[in-house]
Amino acid sequence: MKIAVVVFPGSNCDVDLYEALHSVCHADVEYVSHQQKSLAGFDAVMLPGGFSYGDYLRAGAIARFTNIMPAIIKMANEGKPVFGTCNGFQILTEAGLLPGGLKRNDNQRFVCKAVPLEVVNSQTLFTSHYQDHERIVLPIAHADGSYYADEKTLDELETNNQVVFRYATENPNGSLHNIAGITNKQGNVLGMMPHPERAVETILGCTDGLRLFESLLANGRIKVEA
Ligand SMILES: NC(=O)CC[C@H](N)C(=O)O
Repeated sequence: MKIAVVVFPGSNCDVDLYEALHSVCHADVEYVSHQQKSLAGFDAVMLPGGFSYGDYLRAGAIARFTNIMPAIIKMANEGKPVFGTCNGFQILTEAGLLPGGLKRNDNQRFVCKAVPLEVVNSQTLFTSHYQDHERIVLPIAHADGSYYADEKTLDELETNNQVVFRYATENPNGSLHNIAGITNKQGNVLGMMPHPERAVETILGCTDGLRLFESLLANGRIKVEA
């Protein structure tokens, strides 16, 4: 059983994501080019951070038209785990796999720091190794991280427990409801602006991201390499 890390032109956190899964979690993971048209044989797909297509038009707006996207949408519709961090989250909203969108940070600057988060929903396949309302710290690094959606969508997200991570103290980008990460209604697609793959070993300064991958491996029934 395999995890795919999709690489778009301009992705720059694909290696981080791959190594978090391969070297730290010993999962069965492969890179998949955006030019591929199939994810047959894969049990989960990960969209990395970066600057796909240079963030032209809008961050993620061009990547969502690449060859690989129909296969990602198919996996999401089949209920398989689909994860996007930062630019990956932006691509998932542009593809309509997650509601709302990500716009320019309200301070009009690129923010790059570690921020406290609240784990709002520990009942998802990505967060079962955390506790509800647990405080964690993860790095963020983005210019277009301000989550927005209309009031109806925001109400639905809150009512359906689709808000998974919230900025716990300061709001670094102006996201509505302090939203840092959300799932789709079914709970198998997660997008988040923070980078858990940059917090999986003590040498990185924090390991609060490790349990996200451990939760996925435990719940996604993804065979771990011996
Ligand atoms: N670290 C990232 O993935 C950055 C995402 C996007 N390029 C932004 O600046 O918002």
